Amino acid sequence: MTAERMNGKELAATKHAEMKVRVSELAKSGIVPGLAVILVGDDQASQTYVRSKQKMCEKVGIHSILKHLPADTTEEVLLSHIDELNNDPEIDGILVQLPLPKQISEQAVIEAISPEKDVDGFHPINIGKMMTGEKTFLPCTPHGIIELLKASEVQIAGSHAVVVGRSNIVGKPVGQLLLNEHATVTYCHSRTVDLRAITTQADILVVAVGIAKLIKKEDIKPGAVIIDVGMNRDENGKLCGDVDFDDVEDIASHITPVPGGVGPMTITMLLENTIESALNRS
Ligand SMILES: Nc1nc(=O)c2c([nH]1)NC[C@@H]1CN(c3ccc(C(=O)N[C@@H](CCC(=O)O)C(=O)O)cc3)C=[N+]21
Repeated sequence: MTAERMNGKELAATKHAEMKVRVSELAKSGIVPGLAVILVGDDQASQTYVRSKQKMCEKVGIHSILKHLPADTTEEVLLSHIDELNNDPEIDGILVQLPLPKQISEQAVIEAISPEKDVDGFHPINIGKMMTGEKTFLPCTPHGIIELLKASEVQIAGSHAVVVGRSNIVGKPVGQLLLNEHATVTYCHSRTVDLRAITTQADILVVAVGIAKLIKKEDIKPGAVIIDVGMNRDENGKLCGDVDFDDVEDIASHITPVPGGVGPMTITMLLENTIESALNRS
């Protein structure tokens, strides 16, 4: 058996075509969705991500602006930029690229973004709404994972979903969204005593820890659905996930590749949130 690849790039392209239509409908009422991205400093990887977000915006017809601030920007200055964007009627979404330089508190920045423009879904108000199942901006990577599972017709309700990793941006919220879809959810993390004993029970295994090829065939149950959120470089400098793809491919039922799996879906959900926000303009 060879696992079916869950093609995030392809699903993203399908969704981009749909969004393009929605954006042109909005244009008839004089609305162009606007996304502002703030990048602080010169981290190479961050610049690459930001560039691909802007390219996707352009494809779909979303107006995007980039504020590129120097690495020594103070928290006060960053907060004043956010305040200005909160009050800009042409801006529907604000994304501050993480991580931020250490002189700036990420929590303070996230809480300064108006919840109505928080297209990352990181604001405590939006996290609270997600937990109670109210309609709100969902965090992009977790939401993209749910969309990929649904498009692949994976049964979530009643399944045992195991999440490895407990970050605020992926691990914790993806567990919550899987719970909202009626999975039984187990979280594993760096203090988990016997990781393999738990991952081998997973019908759906989500791995988001940032350790290249951590998960091997002995760590999964035959027929499991594997979601790999990792973005690492292997010993040859090649992009690879947290799952050893070649090792598990023959025993999993479905698996997301890296690249071309979860990453493109993350950007897609960001664009969807921005369009949704523009629809809420009054
Ligand atoms: N406020 C904020 N929001 C974010 O959503 C956010 C962030 N900060 N900081 C960094 C992470 C990372 N992230 C990625 C998005 C898409 C790909 C992606 O499209 N990856 C491609 C490959 C990219 C390549 O080839 O290097 C793929 O998986 O196929 C990757 C990583 C969003 N993040």
